[in-house]
Amino acid sequence: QADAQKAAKSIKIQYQDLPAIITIQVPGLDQLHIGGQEHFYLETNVTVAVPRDQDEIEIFSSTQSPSQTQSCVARVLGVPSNRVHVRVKRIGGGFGGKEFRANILSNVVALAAHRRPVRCMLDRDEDMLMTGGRHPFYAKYKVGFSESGRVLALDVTYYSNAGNSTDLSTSVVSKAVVHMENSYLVPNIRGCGVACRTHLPSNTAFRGFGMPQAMLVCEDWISAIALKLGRTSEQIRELNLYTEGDLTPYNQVLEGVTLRRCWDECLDRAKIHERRAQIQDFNRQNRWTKKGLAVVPTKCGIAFKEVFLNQAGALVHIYTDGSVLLAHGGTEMGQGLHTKMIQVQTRCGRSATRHTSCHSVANSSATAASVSSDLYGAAVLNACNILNQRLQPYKDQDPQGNWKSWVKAAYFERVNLSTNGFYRTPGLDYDSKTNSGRMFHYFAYGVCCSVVEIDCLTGAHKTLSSTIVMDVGNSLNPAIDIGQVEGAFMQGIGLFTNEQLLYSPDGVLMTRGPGTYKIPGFGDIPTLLQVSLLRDAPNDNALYSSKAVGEPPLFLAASVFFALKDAIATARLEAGLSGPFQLDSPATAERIRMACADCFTKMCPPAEPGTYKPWAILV
Ligand SMILES: Nc1nc2c(c(=O)[nH]1)N[C@H]1C(S)=C(S)[C@@H](COP(=O)(O)O)O[C@H]1N2
Ligand SMILES: Cc1nc(=O)[nH]c2[nH]cnc12
Ligand code: MOS
Repeated sequence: QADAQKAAKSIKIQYQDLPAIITIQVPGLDQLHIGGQEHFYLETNVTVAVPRDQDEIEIFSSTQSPSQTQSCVARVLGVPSNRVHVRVKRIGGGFGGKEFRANILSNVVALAAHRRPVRCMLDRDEDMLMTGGRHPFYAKYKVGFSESGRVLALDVTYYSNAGNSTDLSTSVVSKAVVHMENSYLVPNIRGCGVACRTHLPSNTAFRGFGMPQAMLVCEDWISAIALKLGRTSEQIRELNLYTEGDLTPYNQVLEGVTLRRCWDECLDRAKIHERRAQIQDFNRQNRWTKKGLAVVPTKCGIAFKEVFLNQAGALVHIYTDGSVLLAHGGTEMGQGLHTKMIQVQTRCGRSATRHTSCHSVANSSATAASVSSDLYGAAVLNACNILNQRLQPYKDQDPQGNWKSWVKAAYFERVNLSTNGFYRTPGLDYDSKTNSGRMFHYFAYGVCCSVVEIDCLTGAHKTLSSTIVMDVGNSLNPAIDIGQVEGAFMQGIGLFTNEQLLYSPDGVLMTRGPGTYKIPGFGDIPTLLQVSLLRDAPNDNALYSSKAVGEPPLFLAASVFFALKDAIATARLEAGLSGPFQLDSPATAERIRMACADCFTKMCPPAEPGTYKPWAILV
């Protein structure tokens, strides 16, 4: 890409500055702004394109959607899709950032590779400038509740900053709206989602796909109710938790609700009553250092909202030496999909998996929505069952034989030893006209209790402990799943407490690398991080009773955000301030410091908007 960078520098562009729309923010009551997030995958977007004979082209791309890369390149080159061979060995992290945005690189590299192979990998700053990230959200809400703390009515409008193209923005904001109530029963509810087109680079999917933003707003009004009623926020949460058989706002009956089990087990493991007493004691003895605690649940609907995406293919060959080749349409991005697929295959034979290619499986959906193990696992199982049925007669004829002898016997009888497997998630029949039917295949649940300590004078904070109980059904691979919970949780800590994208008033991103954009470091890991997977919680809706684990745990980091709010609320009491207050996400040191209103913050009140030109703006 050195040539491309040299070429780009030599181009002189005449710009005419036109009015630009950058922000989605309008000040108002009961509102919350949630900043965007850079994927910061270790591997930036990269593509190698190799022209082959008969106007064919081979593309090696760091994409989560090989089929979409194939159809985009086909359109760009003006050839049918069957001329474009896209291959994905493994991705150095995707997190949703390579679901739709990888194409802005693979399209141009394919075009440049007209005569000879071309490779291009974006530098970190180029990737951060061009490929978008998590949607910034701005929300306005009204909530009604009884003296006892029961939520009675809720009205939320979510505005997302979509950037300059649709990309996945309408899908993100619609998945956000259907998570506006998180884990709580709200009898009267209205939600609206607006994807706002702006002149920023297009924002896109990012682990959680709008659900974390939506649920943070939910937990914000829950904590406001607690402050209003002078109760702990966990009392309000417990009072309103969904239970078995409840109806969601889209009239899906909740079955197999393990929320209460996760909640009780988390409170027990976190020894919350002792912790609460210790914190009260500590806070009484310290004016300028405060501790806070919060317990936050999450409920995530599992399925692509676009029904047609809930399909998956696999391809299995058995060779005459007995070795097996397994290909499926999912991409490995570090989440352990290939490992889990080999486990499925091994439960019915031996295997080796190949890298993903659109020549092995056609029309694959993006590896996204945390459903890939469910979908591709079922497709692999389907293929295995077909082949095992074909081999069964040879096993019966020669029970003393072995895998290789049965394969040979079948081969010499001209039995087809290849097959593809397929799976489509059943029963997704939600109809928005009647607001009835099943929108999600099942739900993933989890609860986390976090304890933090803040320095009221600097705004610095430390997460002392986080106790997570996650329902992953019967885990296919506990090591992978615990790793996913830990990784998602830390990415959530980044989102809610330290990753802040700063834009100039003209919409130019100023934070373009790890020097200015602070992703979680070792010091951000809770001093005590306990992750446990809920036992005896089989999920009869998915492969071997497992559950999706990729995205759902990310939101549990909101327990850190609300533990910070709890500590700040205590600090504000020292200054005679009680009741709800606004704390935008990420809870940076500046925001924590200024929220701890005291005699010092009074000395530097915020300047009147319009009386100065800010050096950075909220987008
Ligand atoms: N190590 C790692 N884990 C990850 C990701 C990743 O890029 N790297 N992507 C996350 C996202 S955004 C999703 S949707 C799921 C996708 O994989 P799955 O569908 O197999 O869970 O993995 C999650 N965990
Ligand atoms: C396209 C899409 N639809 C969803 O419902 N969830 C998702 N996560 C990542 N991509 C998607
Ligand atoms: O669904 Mo993940 O790729 S945002």
